[in-house]
Amino acid sequence: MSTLDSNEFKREQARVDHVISKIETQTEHTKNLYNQAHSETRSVESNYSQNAKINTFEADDRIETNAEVQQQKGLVARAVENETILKRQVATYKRLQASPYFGRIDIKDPGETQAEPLYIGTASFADENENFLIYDWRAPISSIYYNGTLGKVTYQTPVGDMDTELVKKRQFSIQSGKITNMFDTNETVGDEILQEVLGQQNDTYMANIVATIQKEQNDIIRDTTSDLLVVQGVAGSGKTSAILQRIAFLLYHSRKSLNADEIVLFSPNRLYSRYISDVLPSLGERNMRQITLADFLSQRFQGLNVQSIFDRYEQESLSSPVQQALSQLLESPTFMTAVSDYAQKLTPQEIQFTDILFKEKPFFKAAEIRKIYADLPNSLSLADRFLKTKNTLIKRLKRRIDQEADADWVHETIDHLNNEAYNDLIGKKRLRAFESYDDEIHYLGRKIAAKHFRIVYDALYNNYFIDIYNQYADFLRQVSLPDGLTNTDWENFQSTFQKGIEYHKLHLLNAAPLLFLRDLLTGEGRNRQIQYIFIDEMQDYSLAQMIYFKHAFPNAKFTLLGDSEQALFKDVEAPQSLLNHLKAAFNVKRANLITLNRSYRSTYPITNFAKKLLPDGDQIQAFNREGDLPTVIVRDTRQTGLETLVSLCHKELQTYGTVAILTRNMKESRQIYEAIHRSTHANLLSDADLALPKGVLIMPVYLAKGLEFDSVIAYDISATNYPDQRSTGILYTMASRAMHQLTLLSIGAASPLVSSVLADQEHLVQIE
Ligand SMILES: Nc1ncnc2c1ncn2[C@@H]1O[C@H](COP(=O)(O)OP(=O)(O)OP(=O)(O)O)[C@@H](O)[C@H]1O
Repeated sequence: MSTLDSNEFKREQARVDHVISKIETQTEHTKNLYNQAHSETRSVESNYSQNAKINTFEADDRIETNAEVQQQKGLVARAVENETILKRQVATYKRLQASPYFGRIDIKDPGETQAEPLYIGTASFADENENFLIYDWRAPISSIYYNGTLGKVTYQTPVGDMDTELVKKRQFSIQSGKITNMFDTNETVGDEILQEVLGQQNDTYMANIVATIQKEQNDIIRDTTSDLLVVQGVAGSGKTSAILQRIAFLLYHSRKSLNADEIVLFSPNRLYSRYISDVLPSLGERNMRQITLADFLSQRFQGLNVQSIFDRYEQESLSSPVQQALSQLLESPTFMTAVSDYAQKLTPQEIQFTDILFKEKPFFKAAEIRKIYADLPNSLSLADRFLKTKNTLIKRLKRRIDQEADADWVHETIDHLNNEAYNDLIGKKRLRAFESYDDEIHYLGRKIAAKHFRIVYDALYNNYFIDIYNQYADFLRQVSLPDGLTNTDWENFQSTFQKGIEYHKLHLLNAAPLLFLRDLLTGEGRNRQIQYIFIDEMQDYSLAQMIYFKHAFPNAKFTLLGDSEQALFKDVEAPQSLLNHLKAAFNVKRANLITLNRSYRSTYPITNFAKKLLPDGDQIQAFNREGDLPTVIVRDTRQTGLETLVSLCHKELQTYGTVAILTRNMKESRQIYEAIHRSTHANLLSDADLALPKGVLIMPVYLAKGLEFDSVIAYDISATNYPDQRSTGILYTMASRAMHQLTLLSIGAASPLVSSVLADQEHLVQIE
């Protein structure tokens, strides 16, 4: 890396000034276009609403009006689209004006004598003669900036691989139009600028990393071929960053065929969803859809309270051998296969059809439903057979509605309708559209009868004619047990399931197999529109859940990212074996595994300490950024511990914007909050929170997943809280949330996991 002379600096600054002035001119021009487009949209819209109003009273005019309305609608949509594009362009220019680019590559194509400089920024920008003054970081040629060291390089384009020679690579920091830092480098992206970026304080929400993407991260971002991309990356290695830049990349590359709504990211919690929500807009892209597992499951189990990962963690963070054996069984792919085998073999007699009730009496009896099902050919798939049964039931209901339409009570109801209610019931469209009065009365009668039986229709629509919980209970009864589970354990588990259902509760372990069984029987629950699924913190999901996702999103490509060392419940799994398991579970051909071992978030001393907590932490490479050693403080009583905590908060706040106190569970967080919030203005965060304030934040460790803070205080890392190696993942997660400062506070003797680091490697921490 070389520092550049002042002439070179001036030349580059002059170019920055030139580009910015071009952007300014272009911004003005685009703003004018935008204003024009805006008034055009307004006028088309007002035209549309007038046109839509006219002529709908006379039946003959309806068809013509309809065509006209469609045409107007099209005009409005196009005008709005045009306006949106211009608005987005203005926003892009605004971004570029402050910092037009961050990189420059000089390339010499074969046969050329002179190298050509190309500048790379967050979006492309061309002058009036179509000269590209800035290339988008996602353009094919830009990959050289991230991948290549100087010399011969190859890059991929839509028309095949291209060769060129990279003769110079330069990095810039540009703020408010001024170059603040500038380096030539031979490396992928040099450490100097990265040091600067990482040394800054956390500004609450995550920022994009496009200026400093590292080579392995770039491989994740630009992978367009894998059906299953698995990333095992140590804490702070940029997994979450890679997801977001990857989404921006995919959106750019498939502009025509991929839309942000067709991408779903499973987030570990809602705070995280907010934490990352600025990254894509900062790159000029719309955010993908985000959902937490808890929200996904509660949408699919309306009316049931499904245990969340957090509830589960609170309830069984130190789980018993039986609980572990149960998890192993229910979370395994074999369990899901067992569900599928069970469903395929079900005879009509075995399916748990149930009466559909109307006014507490059977409207359709289970036996009638079963007969419909049994009379359908065996050769039909489960789902088709179910659908045909449902359609037959709906047909029978309609017949019943038809009969009921002429019942005396219905006629009486019609007689009592006032004019307004009468007209409302017929609806504007059909007013005066009937051939005879009898037809009109029959039509009204059907509407009244349909309303009367609505509850039956809803029950059919929602598939309530199968008791899916009984069906699942039946499945559980015939499961063959692995070693480690006795019949009594299993019976207890089954009766807990049954009792849970009575109280509208469902254990998380049952969620995936139960949904799978329901979908297999009903053929519902699949979303074929989604093209990409991303799962962050995948170590907190079971293989059974992953298999369900694959089933629920059959056309999606999957990107799974995680760190098995940060698992809340599971043992660490070697990356290759994880990939093999996932590949088998997903049943895909093109699977790719990328491992990230370099950790960027924390200072060198913090990462060094955190990795020593792990039995196999040696693979983790700490990024070389200076900082204080982590501090371990032991206090004898809770009272003195809390006093220390308060003074620590005050001290840390003098230097840092955010200080997070991480605890083992919510109860502990609440207790601390009660004790210190008056003197520290601390905020207690829960899963319901959607924003991250600055200052002192108190939260249980599982809510801090995926997040980072300037200074972290791990509260009460005592042997009582973290007695043995089952807590390794949790302590490691806590320590690795810290960017600049880490303090571990213990009430009474520290956890043996921490003490053993101190015993061997005292130089890694400061003891107070
Ligand atoms: N190439 C990079 N350039 C600049 N900053 C980076 C880069 N890679 C990662 N970082 C920074 O490192 C920190 C950690 O990144 P990120 O949260 O994406 O890691 P992670 O692997 O998801 O972490 P964890 O598993 O611990 O939650 C973030 O502040 C991110 O901005």
